[in-house]
Amino acid sequence: SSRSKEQRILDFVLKHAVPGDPTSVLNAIDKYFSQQEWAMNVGDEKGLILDRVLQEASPSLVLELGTYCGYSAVRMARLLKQGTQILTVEFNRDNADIAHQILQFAGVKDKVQVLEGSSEEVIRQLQKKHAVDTVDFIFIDHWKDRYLPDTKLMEELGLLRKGTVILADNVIFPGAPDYLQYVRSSPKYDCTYYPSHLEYLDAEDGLEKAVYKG
Ligand SMILES: Cc1ncccc1-c1cc(O)c2nc[nH]c(=O)c2c1
Ligand SMILES: [Mg+2]
Repeated sequence: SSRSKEQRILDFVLKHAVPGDPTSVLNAIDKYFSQQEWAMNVGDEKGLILDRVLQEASPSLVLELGTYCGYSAVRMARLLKQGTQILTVEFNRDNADIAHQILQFAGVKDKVQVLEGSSEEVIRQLQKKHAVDTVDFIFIDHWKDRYLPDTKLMEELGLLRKGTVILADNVIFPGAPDYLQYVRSSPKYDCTYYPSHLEYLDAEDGLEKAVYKG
């Protein structure tokens, strides 16, 4: 059977990147999109914003909602100190498998754990099954209709602490208007919008940072 787009991305990384070198993996994935075909990685332009907001937060525990092929997990893991953990949630089993292989190849597997399942299901299990107390940094990049319910669920479960940073991709395109409205009008969050563009395209998109005030 023909290989999926995600498998083609993995093949390209294995061929063009250097094992154990996360930056070469990011460059290979970015090159794949400029040469071959589009896919929904956060990309290099929004990726730079992610880099800066993440370093400013210097978290010990990161939760990512939406792994896809692992591009943003590699991006974050390359910047974080030893001992930092990234838990990344992926609903699609095939994508989770591709991400495992890309993370392994990049040499960041010791910092990243891919959790397969729905974001709601995994969030509910974090405290009991994954010994999580609170999360320091959350990158939301999964399905726009889950941004708000998952954020409310994390509040209710006590997974957010004073200063927890939530950074959300695609708040303009495809857009998560209910989520934006909620965090921007809630007294529990300090929000900042980072304008950018949809990965590898000219369409407007951006990242929203919401800092939980406890
Ligand atoms: C797929 C797509 N088509 C046209 C325009 C944007 C998108 C798009 C872009 C992204 O960065 C996404 N990130 C996470 N989850 C998504 O579903 C998603 C979808
Ligand atoms: Mg995205």
